Amino acid sequence: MKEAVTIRNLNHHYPDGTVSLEDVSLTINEGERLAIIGQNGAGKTTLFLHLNGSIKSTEDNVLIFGENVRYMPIEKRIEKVGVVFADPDDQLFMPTIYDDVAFGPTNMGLPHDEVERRVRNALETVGLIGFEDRVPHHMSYGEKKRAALAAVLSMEPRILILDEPTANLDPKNRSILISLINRLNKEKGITTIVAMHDVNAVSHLADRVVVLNTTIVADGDAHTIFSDGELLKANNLEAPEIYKLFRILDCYGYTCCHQHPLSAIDAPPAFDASLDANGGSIHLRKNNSTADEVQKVMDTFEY
Ligand SMILES: Nc1ncnc2c1ncn2[C@@H]1O[C@H](COP(=O)(O)OP(=O)(O)OP(=O)(O)O)[C@@H](O)[C@H]1O
Repeated sequence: MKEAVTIRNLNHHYPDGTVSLEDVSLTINEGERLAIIGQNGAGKTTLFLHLNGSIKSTEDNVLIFGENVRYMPIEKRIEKVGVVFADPDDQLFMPTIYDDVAFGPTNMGLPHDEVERRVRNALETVGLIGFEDRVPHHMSYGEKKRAALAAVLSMEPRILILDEPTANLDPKNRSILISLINRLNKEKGITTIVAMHDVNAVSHLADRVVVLNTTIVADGDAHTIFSDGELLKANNLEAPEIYKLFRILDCYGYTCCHQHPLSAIDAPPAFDASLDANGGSIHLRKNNSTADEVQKVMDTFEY
């Protein structure tokens, strides 16, 4: 399997002396779905800026598909690595959505027909055909998030980095974006890397989770990471609600299946727990339990 990203012993100090990355080594294979989680200031954005070459390491230790990113010309970098910022207003700066999505391919020097084809494809992928002439400021936040993604997809990157892709979205738009990112990974083989504080969405977007706190403190599957309460606490992270529910059910002596959180609960006798497939919510319904029993569980549940 090809290595999409290879980082070896990367350090980053900002000019004011702030150490943002320390001895970070990470390999991401082509086609992987990876999440990077970490508290504010953990170095996620700095790491992403190294990956798209906006910040250049002084050593040959950041490789994209085996090539040193610091020597890659910008046209090549943007077709390898696309970064979607957390706030779409940081990304949409042209008078219309068409102009925003065409900006990248135009600057890559592509012929007009190819630019048009890419804009159409990107807008179609994110479900924004018909929005070509819209002014970004006149669109909803959810639409702007998708437009910002289209502006990156039109460069047809092989690696897609998304900073906080689900932040500030309502459940429907959150679900649309999650499906979209997964489709890009599955159907187009794009390597997807997400950074998120929305831990409930992590297992829907990643098979592998890296905990960053200036350096990499853990790297594993979502279940291993989210089951480790001490690791989460030490890094100022919280567990997804489903894991909190597991803990509560464990306390009540119920057996939980730990293979996959969403195929989770082994028929607890007192409750019928139904889990939203998009991971956002957990519904505990009263079954044959008494009102007191239900209340006791709900009281223990930490939101
Ligand atoms: N231009 C800069 N100059 C000096 N320090 C910076 C600069 N940019 C970021 N930092 C510092 O580097 C550290 C890492 O910041 P970074 O933005 O990479 O973290 P992050 O994990 O993306 O945070 P958040 O989750 O809040 O977005 C922080 O201590 C931050 O204050």
